[in-house]
Amino acid sequence: MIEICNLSKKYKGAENLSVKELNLTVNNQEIFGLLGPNGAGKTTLIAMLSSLIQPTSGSFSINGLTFQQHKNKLKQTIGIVPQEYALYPTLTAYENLHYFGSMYGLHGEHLKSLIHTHLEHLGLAKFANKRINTFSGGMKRRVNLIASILHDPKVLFLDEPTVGVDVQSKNVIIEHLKELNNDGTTIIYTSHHLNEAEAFCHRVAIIDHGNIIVKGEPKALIASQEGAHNLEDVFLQLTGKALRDHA
Ligand SMILES: Nc1ncnc2c1ncn2[C@@H]1O[C@H](COP(=O)(O)OP(=O)(O)OP(=O)(O)O)[C@@H](O)[C@H]1O
Repeated sequence: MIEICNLSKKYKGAENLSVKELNLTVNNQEIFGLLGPNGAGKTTLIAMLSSLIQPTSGSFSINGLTFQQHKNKLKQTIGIVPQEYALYPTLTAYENLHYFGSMYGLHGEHLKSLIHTHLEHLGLAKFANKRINTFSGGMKRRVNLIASILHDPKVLFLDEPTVGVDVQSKNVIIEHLKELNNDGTTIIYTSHHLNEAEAFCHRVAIIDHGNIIVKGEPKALIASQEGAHNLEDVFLQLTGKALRDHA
């Protein structure tokens, strides 16, 4: 279970809080979607929960573990799929995955067999020995995903895992995430694909200006908004139609 209590983040030099006293509980084995316009605070929230950046105030725990008290155990418990590709372009898919696996203490035949099993599941077996810089966006996203799940995390954070990929890759990624979830993994993901989130998530939260404006099961949220036929209608009704450009 993830328990978030009054979590806030103000970046150095920034005028406003990017995440504002946010409270949320995510249950074990839930697929939870964080949705919101550009700049809403989704990445900042995920980055704090993944211990990539420090909160300004507030606290959170993951399966009872806190960064302050159980740093190493927490690292083994979570997997992180960042928005940017965290891969070495001149290394092969296998070499990249071997590197990331060893960072989690995996080695030898066990690691080798894990890498091959995951590559097979994500349709990449025949590209194991090709360099990442020859891969399409969809292939890189799938390798990015494998790199974060080799150590079998109990909780997986994904920041827009299907951005910029074709429908086929998106389908393989979502199906693989559902399998992981069936096997017990809790999933927290951000996305701008509202149709995808509606079908994929058990619950979602719509975030705007650093805080949750509504949360619940997609069907319940749609039913609760007059005239809404899908999650996109709910999203636009609650966050408005104005553009969120910022520089
Ligand atoms: N390193 C940083 N320094 C200062 N401000 C930042 C930094 N990273 C993000 N911000 C600001 O924090 C706010 C939230 O940004 P964040 O990237 O978390 O939003 P987001 O919901 O993930 O947006 P997107 O959908 O565009 O990825 C924005 O106003 C952004 O400009």
